Amino acid sequence: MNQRPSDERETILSVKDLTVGFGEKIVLDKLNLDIYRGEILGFVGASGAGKSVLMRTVLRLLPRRAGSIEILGSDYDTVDDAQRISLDTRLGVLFQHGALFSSLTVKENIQLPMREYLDLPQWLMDELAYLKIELVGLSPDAADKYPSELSGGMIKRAALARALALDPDLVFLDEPTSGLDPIGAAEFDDLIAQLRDTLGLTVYMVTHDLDSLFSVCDRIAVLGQKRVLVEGTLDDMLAFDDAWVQSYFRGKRARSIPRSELSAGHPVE
Ligand SMILES: Nc1ncnc2c1ncn2[C@@H]1O[C@H](COP(=O)(O)OP(=O)(O)OP(=O)(O)O)[C@@H](O)[C@H]1O
Repeated sequence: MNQRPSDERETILSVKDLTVGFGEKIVLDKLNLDIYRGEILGFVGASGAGKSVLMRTVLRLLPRRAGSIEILGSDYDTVDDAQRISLDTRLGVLFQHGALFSSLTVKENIQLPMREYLDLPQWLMDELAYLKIELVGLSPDAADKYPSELSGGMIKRAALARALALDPDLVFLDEPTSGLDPIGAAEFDDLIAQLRDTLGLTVYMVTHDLDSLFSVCDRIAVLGQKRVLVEGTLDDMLAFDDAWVQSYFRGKRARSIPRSELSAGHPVE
């Protein structure tokens, strides 16, 4: 993990004192989180902790009770409709399981955000779709296939191509490697790192995949007790005094941590 000092980093997403609930139940309570340009942030937390709720709230798919959300320095609440639409185009999303439209081909799925937000001739949208298909490592003949004709790994790549359709600054990936075999998952992680390096993409990755956390994430944030409990490097996680964090990062499944990541004071149980 390599981190620049926080004062050198541009904040691309800033969530402040965010509170979200359903009826009597408060899921997120005064949560704070910053994401910096060019980083891959791994976001973890127990099942049901509210990781998806946070992502959906930032994407304005769920209402919030309190708090502010700033994207690229603009507060969603104070911008006008045109600016809000412009901010929406700066964000891309890969939902869990891909969420492609089954009745549309890969190319048509990728072109959906273009149709919604841009006014481009069909030939240009076709060219752009093929570019995105190449970018995510799919062969051009995937363009005219339907989701049912694709493998799990190809669906993830096609969904990533759709998330990149509008050249976003920040992409949200909801458990991108779930359902992939270890080789497919490692290849997908490599692709994410490569896109960050070549496009300067910023990535917010909700994941349960310890390999992804250790191999591609620059920073980790843990959701617990309705807020971000701890954020930082793997060493910060290992040093943090919390039962769930300790069992997650030091438990049996954490044996995949490269030995070099563990200092003498941080043995895996
Ligand atoms: N639309 C909704 N209405 C009511 N409750 C909801 C709604 N969406 C989520 N919740 C509740 O909010 C809590 C957090 O859910 P969320 O899906 O964000 O968890 P998660 O951390 O993403 O879990 P997982 O890792 O299992 O996907 C859960 O208790 C869930 O039941």
